Amino acid sequence: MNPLLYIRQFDQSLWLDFISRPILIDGKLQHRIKEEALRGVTSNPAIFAKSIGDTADYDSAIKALALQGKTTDEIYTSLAIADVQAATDLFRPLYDSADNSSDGYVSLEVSPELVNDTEGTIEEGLRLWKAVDRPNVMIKVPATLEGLPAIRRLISEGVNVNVTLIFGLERYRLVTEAFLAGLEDRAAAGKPLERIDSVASFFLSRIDVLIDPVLEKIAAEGGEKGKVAEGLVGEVALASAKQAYQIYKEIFSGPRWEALKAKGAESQRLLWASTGNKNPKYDNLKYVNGLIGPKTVNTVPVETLDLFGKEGKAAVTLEDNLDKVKEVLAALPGLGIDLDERTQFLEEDGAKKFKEPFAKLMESIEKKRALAVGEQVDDAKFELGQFQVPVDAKIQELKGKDFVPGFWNKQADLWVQDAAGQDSIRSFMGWLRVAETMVEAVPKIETFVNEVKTAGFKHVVVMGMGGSTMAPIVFKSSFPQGENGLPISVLDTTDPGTVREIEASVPLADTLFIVASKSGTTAEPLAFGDYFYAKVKEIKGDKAGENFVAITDPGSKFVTDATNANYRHIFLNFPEVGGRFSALTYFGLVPAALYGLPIGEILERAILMMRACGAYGATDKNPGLEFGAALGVLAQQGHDKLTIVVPDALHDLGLWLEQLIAESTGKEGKGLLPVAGEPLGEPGIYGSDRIFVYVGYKDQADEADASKLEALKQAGHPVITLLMKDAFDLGQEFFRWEMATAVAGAVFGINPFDQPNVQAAKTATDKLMKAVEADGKLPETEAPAASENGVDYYTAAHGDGASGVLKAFFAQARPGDFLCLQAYLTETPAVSASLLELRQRVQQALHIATTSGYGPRFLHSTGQYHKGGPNTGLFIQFTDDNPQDLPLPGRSYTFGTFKNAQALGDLQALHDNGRRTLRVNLGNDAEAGLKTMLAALELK
Ligand SMILES: O=P(O)(O)OC[C@H]1O[C@](O)(CO)[C@@H](O)[C@@H]1O
Ligand SMILES: O=C[C@H](O)[C@H](O)COP(=O)(O)O
Repeated sequence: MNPLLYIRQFDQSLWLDFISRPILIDGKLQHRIKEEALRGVTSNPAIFAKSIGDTADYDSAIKALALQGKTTDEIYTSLAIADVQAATDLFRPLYDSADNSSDGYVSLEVSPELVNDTEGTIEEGLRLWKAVDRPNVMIKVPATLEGLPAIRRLISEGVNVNVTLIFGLERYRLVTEAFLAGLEDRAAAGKPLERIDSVASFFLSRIDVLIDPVLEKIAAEGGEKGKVAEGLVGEVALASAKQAYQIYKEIFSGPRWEALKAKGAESQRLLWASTGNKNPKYDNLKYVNGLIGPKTVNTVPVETLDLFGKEGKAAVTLEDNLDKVKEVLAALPGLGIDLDERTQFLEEDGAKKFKEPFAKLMESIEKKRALAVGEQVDDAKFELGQFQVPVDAKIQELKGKDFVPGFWNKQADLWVQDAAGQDSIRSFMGWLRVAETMVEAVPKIETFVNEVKTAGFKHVVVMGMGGSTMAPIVFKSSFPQGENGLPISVLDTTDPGTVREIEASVPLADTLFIVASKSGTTAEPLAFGDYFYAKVKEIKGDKAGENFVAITDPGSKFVTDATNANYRHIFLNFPEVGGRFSALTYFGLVPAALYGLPIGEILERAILMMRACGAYGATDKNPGLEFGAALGVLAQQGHDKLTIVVPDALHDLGLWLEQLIAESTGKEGKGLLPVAGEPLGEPGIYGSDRIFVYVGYKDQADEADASKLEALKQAGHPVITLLMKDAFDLGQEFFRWEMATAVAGAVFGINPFDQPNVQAAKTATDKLMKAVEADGKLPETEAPAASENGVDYYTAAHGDGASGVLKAFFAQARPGDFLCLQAYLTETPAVSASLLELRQRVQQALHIATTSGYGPRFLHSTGQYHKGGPNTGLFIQFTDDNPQDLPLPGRSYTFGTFKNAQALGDLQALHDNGRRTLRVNLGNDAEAGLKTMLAALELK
């Protein structure tokens, strides 16, 4: 039997004398707990110096904390606490189990600077205990004379204490006395004694390292003393420990102890520390094999633990040769060795051995901190021409009314004046600081990713609508898949052709499906979840849940359903963060981490932007405020078509921006219309209603766009340029745009965090679906205005044949209007090319802005603007006959019928809002149908 497991027969617990973020994340610690019977972890300042100071593993967390204005001390404490919390959580099942044997603990030491400071130690001990906030943490306190009263006090307060730096037997007695007195104080105060655990860490190897050379010197001098000394080399540490065990047995018996035990107290076990051998002449397992006995702990370094697993001798040895123990200890004074004096030296030296690396660690954190706070965000370039003056005036006006501090204080009257609106605004401002919360969640997410990969998953499908999937789409297309990442697909359409495509392209049994829905009630993700759950169930039966993960708000019915379906994991997001503001929450970051991206770096950039935007105190320039004021003022001056220009490498960023801008600002007849995916042209094709915003990379020249933008600027169009260093700056840009959108909302005097007109389409769809459930099909629509070559045109505009109807429809266009294409079709390159051709022809002929979106995706994105923004849109809805339809499990309708109902429901909502619409049903072949329509289109 593996000695690591066998040693439990003798009631000895092995703990690991090491902690670091990688072993918490990569599953190694978990493996040791599960497979190697590891029962606890100890840390000390030197261990943290090694894991934090000597590696880059914590760099992005250090940076994020530094940017938040944390001091070096606070940064260290925060990192150490996070690791200890993560480790205690891994040990929690053991701690909670019936046979825990007082194990399952992780130790965190007070600052080595407090080694001779009783009050400071008590204060820090209580602070750390509260901050870690886990019952299975032990606070490590040195056994100095000043430490003893602190130990007594902490025990009396119910804090678990690991007493460290014990070298001598007399001191050990005092340690047990402090422990017992602490328990007695607690009992006298009428407080419970159960589960107050403590260990006394007796240091081994350091004793031999100090005494052996002295003995060897005496031995070398020869004579009688020399002979005695020779026999003691390498024996003193083990003898001291064995004698300590005898003292333990004596103290934890008899009436004093029995009285405490009767009240539920557990003894303070001896823990063998410093058990990594430091003398090459000795067996590396000397301080493990030789000290095995009941009710003891041995905390061992990684290498020693692994070696014991291979070659350890698990047998009770702790009380072997007790006569020899007495002899060894008795012989020392005769050789002029005063063990108490020597151990006092070890205590002082021990303090030094922790202080020095700790000071180095603090120095290294300080360097990284200083570097981080010196960093600046990428500047935006504003070329606004005549609009610069009113924009500057607006910035001054906002500053004058303390907009920035009010913004960070969630002061809702900056946006609207009615009480209900203000309540709603306050309840959706969690996004302001969510990146800070997520920095703390990074290790948890990375641990999850590791678990998923260890379980053998090969692919990830993220399923959800709008804000629940936009950020994953952007991450996937802006970054290459990370070295340790998994390929990702995103499903955000009910289009049966697309569902089929995804199903055919992934290895179902080895695919992790993420059902992402903030509300947990959105019809599409629930349908996707049910569909793929049924598919995986066909293969894995009752184990299907292993392949499913939910990201949702707490408390929804979906949480209950996912729990009942045995989902592998449920990430609970934040109710106070709205969907389109959730890129930097679990919705964006879990898929990003699975894709292999270092999410800590993305967050670090976001926090840099938060800092620049005044999150941690006033700043000279405020990028979010300036950008938002510009967008708001320009829109009010008639430049409300926010035209987003990106290089190929950022081609999906527009999707995220569309939702953020349109859903936030498009209401009460106001708003900014995001125009994405419209290739830049000569100035002549544009009306005078544009703002051009270029988002690209600093060191990647984009000559074609740059020269066109220059021409547009010369022609008097406002141009704003945002250049990023690399794709990690998306974190920075997400926050910049979020704040700017909120600021623009304040300029308009609207609530940027609600989506009042989205519901109308959903309600109309629900009604249609009820009709489908009752009648087996959608209600008949009115007769088409024209039908030609298999394509049907439905609109209120009248004309002869397809060409006449199209002409009449477009004749309604006025300056400042926009064309909106809504394609409830399978997204293919040919369909996209035809939609683009249509946009370009309209733009050339009518000089109006054009947008295009696939349905039902855009319903959860720009759909709000379509119904709630200004009535300036000409909407063309494309549907087809769903040639590749698919049934939906547990429902009486198909994906195709669902999609058509969504299209009709939205059309209904557009009509209810007096919008100009044309529905084009393309028949059985969307690509051919689009070509037919384009052929019929005459614009002049
Ligand atoms: O995450 P959920 O609740 O499924 O919602 C998805 C999307 O639907 C909307 O509520 C609009 O319908 C968006 O705001 C949101 O991002
Ligand atoms: O709690 C554990 C101690 O801090 C550790 O064992 C010290 O070991 P060292 O003597 O090898 O530094």
